[in-house]
Amino acid sequence: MSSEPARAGLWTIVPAAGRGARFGSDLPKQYVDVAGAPLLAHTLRALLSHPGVAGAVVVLAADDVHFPGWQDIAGKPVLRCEGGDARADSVLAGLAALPDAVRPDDFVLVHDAARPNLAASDLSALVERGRDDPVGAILAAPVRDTLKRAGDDGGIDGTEPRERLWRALTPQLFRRLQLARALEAARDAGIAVTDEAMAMERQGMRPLLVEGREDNLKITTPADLRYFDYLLRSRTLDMP
Ligand SMILES: Nc1ccn([C@@H]2O[C@H](COP(=O)(O)OP(=O)(O)OP(=O)(O)O)[C@@H](O)[C@H]2O)c(=O)n1
Ligand SMILES: C[C@](O)(CO)[C@H](O)COP(=O)(O)O
Repeated sequence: MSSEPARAGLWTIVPAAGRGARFGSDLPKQYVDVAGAPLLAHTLRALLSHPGVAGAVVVLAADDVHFPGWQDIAGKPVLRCEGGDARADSVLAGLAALPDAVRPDDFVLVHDAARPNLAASDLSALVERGRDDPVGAILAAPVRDTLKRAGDDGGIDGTEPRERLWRALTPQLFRRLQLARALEAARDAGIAVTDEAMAMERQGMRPLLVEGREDNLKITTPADLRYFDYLLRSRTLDMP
């Protein structure tokens, strides 16, 4: 009889400790109502309704008074912890708050609270392909627009080559201890990483890019929220 605890399944960390400065509302954007539920509820439901996901750790601001106190969503446990000043600090706190049954070499997902429109098919593709990768994987979308570099006067300084450029999305899938060590190394070096993959890249690792849907948008501004609301209503109307 093994004394080892049962495997924990795939847990996800949801950084939700941001201030939403670019959104510009008094209420943190993760709590703004969309179609009758806070944005964070849509994100957690998209994650936890997936059969491959076991639970979530939601990372909250120390002064968050809005979290509704959910303890489970879609029948899966929802834990919470306190985040930090930067997204990477919040992710590190989330990693530390995972259940002990999540082993150091177990894969975990990190997914922005601000990305509510995650498709189950994208999540499945990320996990299926990422789990076979020695490092891990991220959802991403190839750049399809021409990219311009702006001058201080608002004019165009030049056009950037877009070949092989991708926009990083989330979730991002990495092993618990490897990711924690990479984030700690970046922090200790004073490097502000904007996603988990950047911390892994700094360690010389090359996470796999898994193409994801363009509508896995990050709610940054009110216009993004209006787009998400449209997508929800279109889904209800069964529009493509
Ligand atoms: N210290 C921080 C900063 C951000 N986040 C989370 O990281 C995700 C992506 O960050 P972003 O979209 O930039 O959210 P905010 O930082 O809130 O937005 P802003 O930069 O406009 O203030 C969000 O779910 C946000 O809540 C976090 O958990 N902890
Ligand atoms: C993690 C991320 O969503 C990948 O594109 C992005 O880097 C988050 O950036 P933000 O400025 O913290 O929103």
